[in-house]
Amino acid sequence: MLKVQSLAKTFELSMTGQMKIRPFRDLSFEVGRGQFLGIAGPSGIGKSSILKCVYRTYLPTAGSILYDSELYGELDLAQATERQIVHLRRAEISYVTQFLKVIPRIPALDVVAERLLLRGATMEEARVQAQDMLQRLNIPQDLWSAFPATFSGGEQQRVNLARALIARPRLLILDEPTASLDHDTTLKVLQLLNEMKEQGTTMIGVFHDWDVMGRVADDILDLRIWQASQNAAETEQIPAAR
Ligand SMILES: Nc1ncnc2c1ncn2[C@@H]1O[C@H](COP(=O)(O)OP(=O)(O)OP(=O)(O)O)[C@@H](O)[C@H]1O
Repeated sequence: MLKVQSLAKTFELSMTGQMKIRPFRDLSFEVGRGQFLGIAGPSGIGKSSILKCVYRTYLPTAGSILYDSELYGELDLAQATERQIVHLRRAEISYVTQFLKVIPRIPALDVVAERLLLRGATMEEARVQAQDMLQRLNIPQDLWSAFPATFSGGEQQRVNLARALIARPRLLILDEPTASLDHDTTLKVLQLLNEMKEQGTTMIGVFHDWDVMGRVADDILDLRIWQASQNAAETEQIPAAR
């Protein structure tokens, strides 16, 4: 479903002249349909940047991201046009972070329902499903008609999740989706994610808590181990000094 080959990202910091940051290069991994790949590693190693390359918020510097899409068949997300990316995001790829970005003064219910409206649902159908999703994520009914900009961090995060999950995406990218949630709500989120996996959603994500990640991930890409093997391979290639 998702096959990443020799992926690299370099950031050039123009403010500091020639300085470059290369969080990763020659990174390869695969995720099967309905599988969850967790990405782990210390802060700054490149976890979020990998997710952003897959979602195409960042354009990779090298490598390919082969995705088996419903809209276009197999497609390299690293090479896809902006137009294709917009269509894929609308129809089948969702991305959740802990930060909610919404247009001000739109009630929570409509923020969540919007995704279904974009896919052709009627307002009534979309609102019924949005109510169901908000309920499942423990958002009290009093808040459904309030504006998410005023919500607590955890409430905003749940609206974010509701918005992504309601769309039943084919590919779901999660960056610390439970960072501000309490234990009970985290368990509800994990239950929803596991249900979606059973229905065929493929997922790739970062969780700050290994225990939480272990409850949903089928496989874990540990970037610390990957980096160590890269360094070892590079050392082997350096010819011995004579
Ligand atoms: N837009 C950007 N411009 C310049 N450098 C960036 C950019 N995005 C990320 N970086 C750098 O790339 C490296 C990897 O960042 P990234 O956010 O992917 O790490 P992370 O493993 O997700 O970290 P954390 O666990 O702290 O969120 C960092 O050194 C970061 O400063």
